[in-house]
Amino acid sequence: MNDRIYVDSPMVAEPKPFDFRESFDFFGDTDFISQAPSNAIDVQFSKSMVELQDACHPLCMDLMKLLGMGLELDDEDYFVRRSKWLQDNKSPSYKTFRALYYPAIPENIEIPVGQARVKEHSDHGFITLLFQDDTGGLEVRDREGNWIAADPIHGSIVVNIGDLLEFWSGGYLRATKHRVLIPELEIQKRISRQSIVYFLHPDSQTTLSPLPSKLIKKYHFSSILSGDFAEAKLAGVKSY
Ligand SMILES: O=C(O)CCC(=O)C(=O)O
Ligand SMILES: [Fe+2]
Repeated sequence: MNDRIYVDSPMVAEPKPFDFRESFDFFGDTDFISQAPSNAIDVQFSKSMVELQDACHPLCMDLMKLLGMGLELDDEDYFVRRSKWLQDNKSPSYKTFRALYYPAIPENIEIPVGQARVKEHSDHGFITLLFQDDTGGLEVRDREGNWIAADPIHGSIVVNIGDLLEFWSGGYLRATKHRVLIPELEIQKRISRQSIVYFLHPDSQTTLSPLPSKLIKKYHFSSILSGDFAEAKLAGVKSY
C-alpha cells in the first residue's frame, strides 16, 4: 500500500463551478521515502511531509484521548487502541496526509459566480487536522447553518470532525461542513493559498460498533469495518 497521488484540478474550461486546486496525497506506508536517495526535490519534499506527518502523532493521540474522555468512555484510550498506525506505520488505515496548493487565479480568468476554492463538504474520516497559511477563506458551518470564518490564527490548527466519527457516535458528534471561498478582496483573489490536511481514520480492521457511551442514546446501525466504511465513502455511497 505505497501510494502518493497527485491530483490536478482543471483551471479553466469547466462549465460549472469547479474546485480550483492541486493536491498531493501521502497514503499508506511511507517508509519507502526515508529509504529513497535524497537528491531529488520531490524526495526532499516527501521526506519533509513524512516528518511533519509523524510529528503530528503525539497530538493525534492526545485528541483521541480527549474525544474518549469527552464521550465519557470508561476506557479513555478506546480510540487510541483502535489506531495502531499511531505506533506502527504499516498497520493498514485510510489515514491520508495531503499537501494542497490553490494557484493564484490569473488576471485574464473571470471568476465565475459561486466559485469556491473547495466546495462545501465534510471529510470522510474520523477527525482532520488542518494547517492553513495566512491567506484565509476557510469557513465552517455551525449547527444553525451559519457560515463562520475560520480565520488563520498563527500557530494554531483547525480540527474538524469527519463522517466516520459522526457515524460511529450515532450522530452525537456532527461532521463539520466546511468550504474554502475566494476572499472578496481583489488583491487576495490573485494570490495562491497553501494548506496541509491530515485525515485520520482508525485501523481498517477496526469494527465500528456502537460506542459504550452513556451520552449516546440511540444508534441506527450494528457494525461495519472502518476500511469498508472508507471504501464506501470513496465510492460515493451516501447512506452512511
Ligand atoms: O484547504 C483547506 O483549508 C481545506 C481543504 C479541505 O477541506 C479538504 O481537502 O478536505
Ligand atoms: Fe475538507
